[in-house]
Amino acid sequence: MSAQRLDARTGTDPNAVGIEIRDVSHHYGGRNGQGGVTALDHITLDIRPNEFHALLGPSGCGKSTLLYLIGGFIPVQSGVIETARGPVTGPNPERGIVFQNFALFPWKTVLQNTLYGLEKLGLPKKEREEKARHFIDLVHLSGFENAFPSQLSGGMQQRAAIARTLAVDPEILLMDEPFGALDAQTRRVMQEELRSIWQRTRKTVVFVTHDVQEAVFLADRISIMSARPGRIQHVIDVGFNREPGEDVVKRPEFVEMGEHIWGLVRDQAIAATRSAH
Ligand SMILES: Nc1ncnc2c1ncn2[C@@H]1O[C@H](COP(=O)(O)OP(=O)(O)OP(=O)(O)O)[C@@H](O)[C@H]1O
Repeated sequence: MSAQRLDARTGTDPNAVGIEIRDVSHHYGGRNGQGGVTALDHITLDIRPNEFHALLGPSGCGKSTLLYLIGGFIPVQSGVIETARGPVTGPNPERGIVFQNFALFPWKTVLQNTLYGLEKLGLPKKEREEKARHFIDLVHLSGFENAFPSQLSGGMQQRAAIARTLAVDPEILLMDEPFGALDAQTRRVMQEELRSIWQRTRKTVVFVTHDVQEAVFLADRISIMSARPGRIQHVIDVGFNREPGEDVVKRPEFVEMGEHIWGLVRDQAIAATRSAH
């Protein structure tokens, strides 16, 4: 996961893998095909290796369901999700996830939280600590190694959660509205930091959001989902390069892209607010 592992010519992570999603539908509840909720309806999508891909859609359209299916946290009912390791049949260290509510162990310090996954990998103690400290540094939490989550702000807790997930070196990073619980300013700072972490690690990222600006700011490509039952309506290439440190939100292309995408999601957002879920 460290920057040294990036391919010198392409600046990409040669170990990153893509995700093939083929004709995936998902239904919650009901009996004998009757009742319940159809969350996803025939989703087909290719997530490319090394790309930052946003799933954008209104509340309840099935974004989290799709992410949890990719993560292997809920079983695939119909269709196939496949990575280089084969079909997804359950959770695997290949795929790390960051949740909205940080999901840190409250009784463990930042260092202990970051060490948690590494202990399971069976690395020698010295190597585990070095790795954990490397990722704590990467998310700018050096000096807070011995702090407990309750002693940290929301943004810091989410940085710790990102360090913990990155430390086990997943090939795919799944993020479920990770900044949704943060105030607007912290959110903006975290978006900038995440983009910069991604530029240094070049993992394949799937990032769930219902925020158009966030998707345009972070992603290389954006899949726009319809209101429930979720379908992929458009896949948009954001298509502009960002210079490190550049305040991209001021660029005319950024504003135009945001307006274009809002035009595509607006009707779905209205439909979602009118349907009970
Ligand atoms: N465990 C569950 N049991 C029954 N229905 C569920 C379950 N999880 C999700 N749903 C329903 O499936 C639909 C899709 O939910 P999901 O959380 O995937 O959407 P989402 O796009 O991530 O929403 P949000 O942006 O509000 O988090 C919703 O109507 C939701 O109520």
